[in-house]
Amino acid sequence: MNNKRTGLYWFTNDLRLHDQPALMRAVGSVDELVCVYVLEERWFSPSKFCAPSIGEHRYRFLLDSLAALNTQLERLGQRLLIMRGRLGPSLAQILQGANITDIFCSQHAGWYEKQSLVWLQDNYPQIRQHVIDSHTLFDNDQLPFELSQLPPTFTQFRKQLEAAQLPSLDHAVNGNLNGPLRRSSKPLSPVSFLPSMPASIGELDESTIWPDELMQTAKIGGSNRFVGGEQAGLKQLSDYFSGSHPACYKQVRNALDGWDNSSKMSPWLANGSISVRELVSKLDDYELHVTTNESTYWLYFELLWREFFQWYAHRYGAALYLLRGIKNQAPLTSFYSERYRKWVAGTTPYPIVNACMNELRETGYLSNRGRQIVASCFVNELGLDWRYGAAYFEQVLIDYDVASNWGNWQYLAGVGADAQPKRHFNLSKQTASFDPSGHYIERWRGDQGMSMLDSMDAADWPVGY
Ligand SMILES: Cc1cc2nc3c(=O)[nH]c(=O)nc-3n(C[C@H](O)[C@H](O)[C@H](O)COP(=O)(O)OP(=O)(O)OC[C@H]3O[C@@H](n4cnc5c(N)ncnc54)[C@H](O)[C@@H]3O)c2cc1C
Repeated sequence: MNNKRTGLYWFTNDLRLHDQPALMRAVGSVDELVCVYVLEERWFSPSKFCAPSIGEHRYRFLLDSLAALNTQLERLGQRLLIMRGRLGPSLAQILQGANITDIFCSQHAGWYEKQSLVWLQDNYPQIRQHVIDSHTLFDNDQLPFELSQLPPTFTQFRKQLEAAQLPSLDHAVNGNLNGPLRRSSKPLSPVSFLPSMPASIGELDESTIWPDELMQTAKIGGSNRFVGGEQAGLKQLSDYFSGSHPACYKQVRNALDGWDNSSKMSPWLANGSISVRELVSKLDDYELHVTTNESTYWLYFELLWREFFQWYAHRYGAALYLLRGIKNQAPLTSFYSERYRKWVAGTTPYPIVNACMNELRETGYLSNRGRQIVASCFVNELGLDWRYGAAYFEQVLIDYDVASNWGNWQYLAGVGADAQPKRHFNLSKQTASFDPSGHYIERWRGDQGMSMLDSMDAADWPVGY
């Protein structure tokens, strides 16, 4: 009897070799391995909220990241197979063609990704699935509460985590890690060995692409400062922590502009080129060897917001995308196409909003404060259904992360994890506080908007019918 085990490693938002518990598990379990990434066809056509889910900035960043990952895999005698199509059927091709016995992947917060795994389980019940936490600071079983009992607000979540004596994590792949742990587990060492590819992976249709072919057709590079891939992410991490920036993070993190005013780690964290545990370990080192202050704590605090939204997405599943959110309470908004178009184009009557939207569209990045301002305007001044704004962010953000994006939008729209009815940012006050000299608005041409929100006002409506 042939007892050979052949694994399929499905890469998602874990495009790295360091701190990679899921890949480590595969390495320790199988004789042969196929490494796959699926470029899903649904990403490229408009969703029900009008926007395709991946725009040019993130697509370029993703291709950089895949190319970098493939280079690393090749050093270990492997290759990355990139498939383009529907997720389930694409993976199924490999399952059949290569006689796969085990699937390995990182736990994904997206509802669609979870459903695809269920579909594979139903159709290929003989294939073992290994789904492992790698996108979060903590594993599910390290949380001091059952996921179904996730605290309803961030503050309660943070307090429970900070109060808990976190047990050390035995990944079973790396032996015991030192505990008890103050803030997270230590990141795992990089994977340094990979089982080889099976001699045959069956007939693959034309949706299958090898990274070098993809790179030839894709437009890579450009002027954007964000370059995808693990090495580029590690470099940004090391640059940020090599100076005094973390020590004054709290004072400057709300600035609308300025590369060093926040870590800029979000794009690498979002597609997993960098592990969040690696970031926290760097922060721990900084506190140990350079300084510990309110700012260094605040960086950790923001990472806990990220952590909260990840578990929130796991807890609430499809409710992440519902108009009524998790509160099951419909906001008083609608859809006005003209207002939506003006918001996207940066031509509303609000210069600060226009400037932010222009920066976002042109670079794929916007500061946290900028995101709060434009999202608040979308819901409050424009009265629009928040899901269209979230879907537009999903398309344009270079750091799009399903949990952070939809969770933050729900929060601002008043249908999420917030005791307050909703968050309304006063645009004049925001402008006075964060762009007092008008430089940001000038740089991003915020004053080229319309004076009126709607081209037709109430007086134009026909009466007497
Ligand atoms: C409406 C809206 C949508 C957002 N969509 C996304 C998204 O799709 N992807 C994403 O990574 N972030 C999102 N954020 C959160 C935040 O704006 C970005 O993480 C941050 O601006 C990225 O810049 P940075 O890496 O320099 O952050 P820093 O200020 O350096 O923070 C460090 C890290 O903490 C995490 N973080 C910081 N603030 C938040 C927050 N409010 N929520 C969750 N995580 C946070 C991020 O991982 C970030 O990289 C959104 C915020 C809002 C208001």
